[in-house]
Amino acid sequence: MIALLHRLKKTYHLLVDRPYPTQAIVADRYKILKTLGMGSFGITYLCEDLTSGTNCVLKQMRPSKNKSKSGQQLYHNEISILGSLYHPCIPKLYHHFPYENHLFYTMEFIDGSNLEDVLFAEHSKFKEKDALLLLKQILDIIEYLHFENIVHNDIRIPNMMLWDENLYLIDFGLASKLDGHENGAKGTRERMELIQDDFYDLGDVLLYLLYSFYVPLDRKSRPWTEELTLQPSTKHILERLLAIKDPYENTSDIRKDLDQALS
Ligand SMILES: Nc1ncnc2c1ncn2[C@@H]1O[C@H](COP(=O)(O)OP(=O)(O)OP(=O)(O)O)[C@@H](O)[C@H]1O
Repeated sequence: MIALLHRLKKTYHLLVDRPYPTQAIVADRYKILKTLGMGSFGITYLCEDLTSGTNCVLKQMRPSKNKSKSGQQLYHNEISILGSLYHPCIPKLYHHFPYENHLFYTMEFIDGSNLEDVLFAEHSKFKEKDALLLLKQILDIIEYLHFENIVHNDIRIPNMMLWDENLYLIDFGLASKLDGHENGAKGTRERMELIQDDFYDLGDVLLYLLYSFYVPLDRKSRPWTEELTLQPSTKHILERLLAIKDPYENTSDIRKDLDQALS
């Protein structure tokens, strides 16, 4: 019985969450060129804005989530946070609107590839120094966000894009304000935990970059400390990001260690 209900639910989602086909025109303005992704809450398209002839990204909240309070909250949270940010490496929010009972927003198109595709589809390799230089770019964005009292909460390789060697951060669906009215002011300890969660995720991203050169010797998997041969300064940064020892409390301390490792 439970399996049948599960299957029915899946079929329902497949039917109602069908993406718009290419060439469809949304709100008399956005021509769909391609579906870029279907996540748990949103469907992301590349489209042409017919009023300007330029490309932009259109994000639609999954129709199956339209009626749920949490789905709507995520949509409003994402547009409220994205709309408040002004950073050259964060896509700009352009327009948000309902259409045919669906919720949409458009944003700047980053004409690159996400870091997951860069690593696993394009098989790009990052030497230790290049990985640290990329980390520095991510850190610049995180520093800006934390200064604005915002934590991203979802720093992962599919949520970063590389375009002309510049790194961009996308997908603010899970981002939260540390002092927002919606959630109430957060306590000092909770704030620090959220900030350190972003740092932990940075460590995880750094590991992905450093593993790009790794070739396993056998089928046995070992901890990164045994599999990777790293400079002590890089190992120290990783251990602090991943809270193995003396976790970082702010971006300036990460920057200091990073500058030292790169010097
Ligand atoms: N501004 C953008 N410019 C270019 N490509 C983008 C942009 N935003 C998203 N993409 C592409 O679309 C993919 C999916 O986007 P995104 O991560 O925002 O949504 P998702 O994870 O599929 O959905 P959800 O919001 O449910 O998590 C990204 O991995 C990226 O390749």
